Amino acid sequence: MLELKAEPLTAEAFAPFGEVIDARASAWFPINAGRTRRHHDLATVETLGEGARTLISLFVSQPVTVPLELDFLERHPLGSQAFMPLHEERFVVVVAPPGETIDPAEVRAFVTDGRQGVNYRAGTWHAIQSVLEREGEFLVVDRGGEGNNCDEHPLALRVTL
Ligand SMILES: NC(=O)N[C@@H](O)C(=O)O
Ligand code: NI
Repeated sequence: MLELKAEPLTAEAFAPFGEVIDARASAWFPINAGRTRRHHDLATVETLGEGARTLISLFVSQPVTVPLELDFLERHPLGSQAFMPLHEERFVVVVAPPGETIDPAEVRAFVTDGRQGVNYRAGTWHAIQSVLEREGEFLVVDRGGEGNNCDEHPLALRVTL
C-alpha cells in the first residue's frame, strides 16, 4: 500500500500533470466596459482521435472519507479533463506522469483550497473525482468522441491530509 500525505496544490508542483485554474493567481484583462476581468486561456483543452469533441458536464459528487483509500488510478489518453468547483469545494488530487506504467515514486497527492480547479493533461494518471467534506458540484470540461478514453491502472494507495 503506497502511503501519501497530500500537499497544498500549487501550479508549480502540478505543472508536470496539467494546469491549476485559479482566478487569484492568473493574469486578467478588462472586458465588458471594465465591468469584467477576463482571466484568459488558463488551461489547454485537448481532444484527440476520431470524432473528438469538447464536452461540458456537471459532476455532483458525494464526499470521500479520509484517509482516502484507492485501488487504481485512471487516465484519458485522448483528451484533457478539467474540474472546477462551483461552491468552493475542496478536493483531493492524486496524479502520476503520463506513461504506460506508473512508478510509485512519481505519484503525488495534493489538496485544493476551494478556489482552485485542475486540468489534467491528456494521459495524466489521476484518481477519480474526490471531493472533501460535503456534496460537491463541479464544472467538467473533457473529451467526447469515438474510441476508449479511459484506462485504469491498479495501484493501492492511502492518502492522508
Ligand atoms: N469517468 C469520469 O467521467 N470521471 C473520471 O474521469 C474522473 O476523473 O472523475
Ligand atoms: Ni478522469
